[in-house]
This record gives sequence, C-alpha cells and structure tokens, in this order.
Amino acid sequence: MGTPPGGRRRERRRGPHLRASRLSRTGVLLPCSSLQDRAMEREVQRVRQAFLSGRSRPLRFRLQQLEALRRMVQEREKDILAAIGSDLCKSELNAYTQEVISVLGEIDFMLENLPEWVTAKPVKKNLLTMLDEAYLQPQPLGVVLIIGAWNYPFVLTIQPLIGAIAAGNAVIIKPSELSENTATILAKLLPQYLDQDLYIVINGGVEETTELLKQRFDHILYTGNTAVGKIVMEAAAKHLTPVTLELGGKSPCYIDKDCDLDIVCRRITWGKYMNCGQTCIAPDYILCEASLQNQIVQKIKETVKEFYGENVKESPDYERIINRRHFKRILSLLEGQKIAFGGETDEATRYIAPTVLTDVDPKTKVMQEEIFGPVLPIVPVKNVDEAINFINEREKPLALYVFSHNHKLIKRMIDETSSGGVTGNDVIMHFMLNSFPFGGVGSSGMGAYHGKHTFDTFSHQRPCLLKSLKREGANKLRYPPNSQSKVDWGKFFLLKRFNKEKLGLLLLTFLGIVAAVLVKAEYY
Ligand SMILES: NC(=O)c1ccc[n+]([C@@H]2O[C@H](COP(=O)([O-])OP(=O)(O)OC[C@H]3O[C@@H](n4cnc5c(N)ncnc54)[C@H](O)[C@@H]3O)[C@@H](O)[C@H]2O)c1
Ligand SMILES: CCCCCCCCCCCCCCCC=O
Repeated sequence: MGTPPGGRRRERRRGPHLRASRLSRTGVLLPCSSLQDRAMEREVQRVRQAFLSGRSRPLRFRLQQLEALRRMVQEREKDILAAIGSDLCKSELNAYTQEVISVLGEIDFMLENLPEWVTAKPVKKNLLTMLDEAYLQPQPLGVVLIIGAWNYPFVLTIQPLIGAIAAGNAVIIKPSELSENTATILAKLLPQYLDQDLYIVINGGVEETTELLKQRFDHILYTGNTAVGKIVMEAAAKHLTPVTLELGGKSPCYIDKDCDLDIVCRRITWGKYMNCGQTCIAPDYILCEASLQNQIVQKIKETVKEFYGENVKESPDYERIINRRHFKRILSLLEGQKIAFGGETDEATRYIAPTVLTDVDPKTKVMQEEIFGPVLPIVPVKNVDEAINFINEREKPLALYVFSHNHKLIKRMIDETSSGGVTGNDVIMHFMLNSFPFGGVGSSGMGAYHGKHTFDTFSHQRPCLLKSLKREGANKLRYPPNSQSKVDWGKFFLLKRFNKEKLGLLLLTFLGIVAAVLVKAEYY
C-alpha cells in the first residue's frame, strides 16, 4: 500500500513546486527566468543532435534500449509502485496489475515483433516500374514529445515511450506534474537505464509545458483533457507537427433488459470505481429502461460491499481523488441529484465513496462534463432507439459499452453509433488488447497507439523506388515533345488500355504478355 494522501500538507507541497517554475532534468534545477526558456530550447536541441547522430536507428540499439527499460521496471519495481501508490493512494498490487503489467507486456511484444516491423516491405508494382525496386521503409520521425497523464501516470507515459523508442526516435517525456511522485521517479530512473541524450524527462507544470510546446517536434503525443488537447494542437500547428491526442469524454453504458444483471453490475462496478473513477474509459453513465434502475442500484451496492468490504474507506483496493481541485469539481456534480447510495466524502483525504445517482436529468451538470470520479448517474430511456439517439446527439465518446444477451442488439448499437472503442458485455477490456489501436474519435481524440499502432504512429512509411540508369529507351516516352503515340504507350502502361485502330496493336499485345510475365516473376 502506498503512502496515504496527505491532504492539505500535500497540496501545499505541490504549490511551491509549480511556482518555482523549475525545469528539472535528471535533478537539474534552473531559476525561473527567460534563461529557463533558452535552457528548454537548448535541451530540445541537444536531443535533436543526439537523434541526428543516427545512433537511435539501428535495430540492435532499439532492442538494447527496450531491454534496458524492461530491466528498469523489473529492478526498480518497488520504487515505481511506491510512487504510483503515493500519487493515487493505490496498493502495490493494484499499481502492478493496472500499470506495470501493461508496460511489461508492451515491451515484450515490441521485442518480439520489432525485427519484422523494421524490415522494408516490397510493394506491388505496375508496368512502369516492373523492373525497378519498390518498397516501403519505416523510418523514425525524429524528436517526439510525449505528454503523459496523471491518472495512470506510469503506463500512460511509458507505453507511448516504448513505441517511440521502437520506431527509432529521440524522445522528450513530460510526465504530468499532478502525479508528482511518479514524475520524480521517472526523471530519476530513466537516465540511469536509457541513453541520456536521446531520451530525456522534463518535469514541470503549465508554464514549462507552454514553453516546451513552443519548440519544434516531429510528433507530439498528448494524453489528457480536451481543452488542453486544443492548446497542444494549436502549438503544434505552428510547426506543422503531427499530433496524437488521447483525450476523454463521457463514455456511455447501455444495459438492455435481456441480460444477466448480476454479472453486468459486477463488471460495471469494477470499471467505474477502479482508480476511484479516474479512468479515461470508465463507464461515465448508464442508460437503461426505468424499470431496471432499482435493481441496478441494489446490485451495484452489493458488489461494492463484495469488492471493498463494509467500510470502503479502509479498503486497500479503493483509491483517492488526485487533488483538491478535482475533489471539489466532482462534489459540485452531486448538487441537486438524487443519491441512491454512496455520496460520503472526506476532504482531508480526498475520499469520495462509490456513488450512484438515479433519475438523472440529462440537462444537469453531471451530464454535461466527463465525471472522472466515482459517481455513476443512471439516465432512464424508453428503449434502445432512444439510447442510440441520446448517444448520437452528444460528442463522440472515447468508449462505448453495451450489455445484452442479444448479439444483434449489440451489433446494432455498434453500427449506429460512434466512439473511440467498444466493449460488448464488459467494460475497459478493449484497452488490454494490444492488437487494437487505442484512441478516440471526434472530440475524444485523434490518432491511436498500442502495439504495432504505436510503432506506426511514430514512424514514417517512406516509399522508396530504386531505378536503374539503364533502359533509357522506355523512359523517353515521358520526355517532351509529347505525341499521340507516347500517350498511347502511357495508356498501355498505366491504364492497361490501347488504341485498337492503331498499328502496333499486335506488338503491344505481345509486349503486354511479356510485361505481365515479368511483373509476375518480379513480384512473387
Ligand atoms: N485517452 C486517454 O488515454 C486518456 C488517459 C487519461 C486521461 N484522459 C483524459 O484526461 C482528462 C483528465 O485530465 P485532467 O483534465 O484532469 O487534466 P488536468 O486539467 O489536471 O491537466 C492536464 C495537464 O495539462 C497541463 N496543462 C493545463 N493547462 C495547460 C496549458 N494551458 N498549457 C499547457 N498545458 C496545460 C497540465 O500541466 C497537466 O499536466 C479526462 O478527460 C480523461 O478522460 C484521457
Ligand atoms: C489479473 C487480471 C489482470 C487484468 C487487469 C486489468 C487491468 C485494467 C487496467 C486498466 C488500465 C486502464 C487505463 C486506461 C487509460 C485511461 O485512463
């Protein structure tokens, strides 16, 4: 079990940390001044120089760095779990299953598949290129910036890093300052295991992030809220830097009458109250027929007792809200609502009990913003049609959940709505399958990562066509002066069409057969 949240004492510690406005990299602290701005620029330059040295590119080097990262996680596991524990009041066991497992799994997956992914892939050729070499070569983008989130501060920062290293990039990692213990441990450990010039950690708050975003990167992957996502994208646009935005939204959960409510409520309770509701893909609210409401409340209540015991506050499996700002924000969502159970809070420890709200009016505040806390509103709807309309009238969510024995209903819900990802008859679990791209759509984000998708996000698929300086006769067809005969040849080569009235038809046909045979021989 990590250090319990220190309430006011911890809040005070975080204040000066931000005001000091320090750029800390491997323990380097700088004064708050324009000197710092130039220091930021120099740091990015230093990383770029390291990238330009070319040493991040060889497969052997990437594999070594990934192995070193795995060693770091294994050797310093206790320190990492303690840091996550202190930030979110999370037990070591939960920190391990919710964060460390995914990181280790992702590293293993990369190590296993990277040799194949980095290999150039031949592409299908046409008649114009049949004698040439044509392939796609994945190449690193350059210097990428990863801005991590605080709610799963380890996995949401390190998982993108794994793919960025695998793709051969240099990386600047900016952990969230809200999860300050994890940010500190990352700044301490990563330079001990990874190349210190290619992969650096810059810690700081809004001021440092703002300064960092003025620099030029070759890609930015940001995880966090939609408002800051827009700031990141605006800053990136100044340099035409591509972005991956892993944002949030209100992920709906539709419960059909035809289902096993015991199991449904157990799965929803797990996904909603894990990490005290601070999960980007947690079910945000429930849509169901009014007749189901009371049963759902009763079953979630029973499950909460089964999971966390009589006294949730004492459970090692129940976390706390990250800071006082978010604690107060969540409390304000309860105003005027019918609390079916839960609702107990403790400001000193930022505890909010697992809470369910019933008969929630969609116009109230709790239905206007992502909750990101352990509060579960139930909004009654007449039927699945109304549920689909309800979802489609709102911003596209990061996740969608639908529970039913009726497979056709689940398929219909998928066909007629849009969201980043979907899990049918469960919650959260699509995050755990790394063959899926993880990301949002519309206001819940753009781009995606996990597994090969992270490698692709941080790679440029470079089309390479290698010709010979011989065979100039055929190339003359495209040089001026143009003629009808050249156009006919062009049609033949590119459109596989030829003018039947023209002489030479027989010759073209013959050439076509020869070309087809050659292409086949070249391609297979
Ligand atoms: N899609 C995902 O994978 C994913 C994962 C985790 C969280 N999220 C989303 O993140 C949100 C929760 O994050 P939050 O809203 O509590 O974050 P927050 O408001 O607490 O701050 C997020 C970060 O943004 C930075 N920031 C704030 N203002 C800034 C500015 N003007 N310029 C530059 N940087 C600035 C802060 O330094 C901080 O590190 C939720 O919407 C959640 O769904 C998404
Ligand atoms: C023992 C079984 C292991 C299964 C573990 C499932 C853990 C789920 C962890 C979910 C992490 C979710 C991260 C979501 C990102 C957005 O906030």
